[in-house]
Amino acid sequence: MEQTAAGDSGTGRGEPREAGRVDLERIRRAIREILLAVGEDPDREGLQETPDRVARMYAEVFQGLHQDPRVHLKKLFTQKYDEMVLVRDIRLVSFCEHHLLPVIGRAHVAYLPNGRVVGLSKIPRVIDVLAKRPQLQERLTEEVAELLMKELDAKGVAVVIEASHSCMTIRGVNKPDSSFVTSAVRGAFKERSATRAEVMSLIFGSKV
Ligand SMILES: Nc1nc2c(ncn2[C@@H]2O[C@H](COP(=O)(O)OP(=O)(O)OP(=O)(O)O)[C@@H](O)[C@H]2O)c(=O)[nH]1
Ligand SMILES: [Zn+2]
Repeated sequence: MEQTAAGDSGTGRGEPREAGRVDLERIRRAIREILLAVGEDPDREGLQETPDRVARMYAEVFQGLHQDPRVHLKKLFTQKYDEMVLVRDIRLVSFCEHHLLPVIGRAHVAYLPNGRVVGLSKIPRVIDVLAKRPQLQERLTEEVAELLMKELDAKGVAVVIEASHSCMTIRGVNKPDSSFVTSAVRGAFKERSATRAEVMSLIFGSKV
């Protein structure tokens, strides 16, 4: 019997996904193959449940593939507030699409409202959906900026992500202290250098 797991059904990267679900049985088979390929015995006691655990883990960490982040931005509150809104230090966990290893860091998101504001928790929710997919940090940063700009009809959006990539810290080049910073600015943050400088100084404080 084919077992699947999924979060909310949704549009993934803006398009309907054919399967819409994670195929747990297929992952179990693949993990068993990997264990054999690396020279392990998948039938020894400690590994017997590993394919199933890993399948459930992938269903969890890639659940964003089957969720539509826009659902979190449907409810906006009318508010005459046209100053910057900044949500700083949003914990972020994603997976690099090259090695499928964790990317752990923080996101900072600012926007300039256009007569309507969004509930504060919705910004981290949107980031979670987009982060729980195999990602490139640059693409994740731009996806968050584009989505907020459009769905909030904002006058400007700035997104900064600072993250450590396990594929660089625990293997390969092995640089444990390295971090990677990406930013995407839209609207007034792109057009007005003073506005951009203001948000960057609020995000980085004395670091810039
Ligand atoms: N630009 C960018 N690079 C990333 C990201 N995540 C991982 N990488 C890099 O993707 C690259 C993949 O390089 P490849 O040469 O194809 O793979 P590799 O042989 O495993 O490379 P090494 O990590 O150098 O051992 C590596 O340099 C990673 O550090 C990301 O979000 N953005
Ligand atoms: Zn990687």
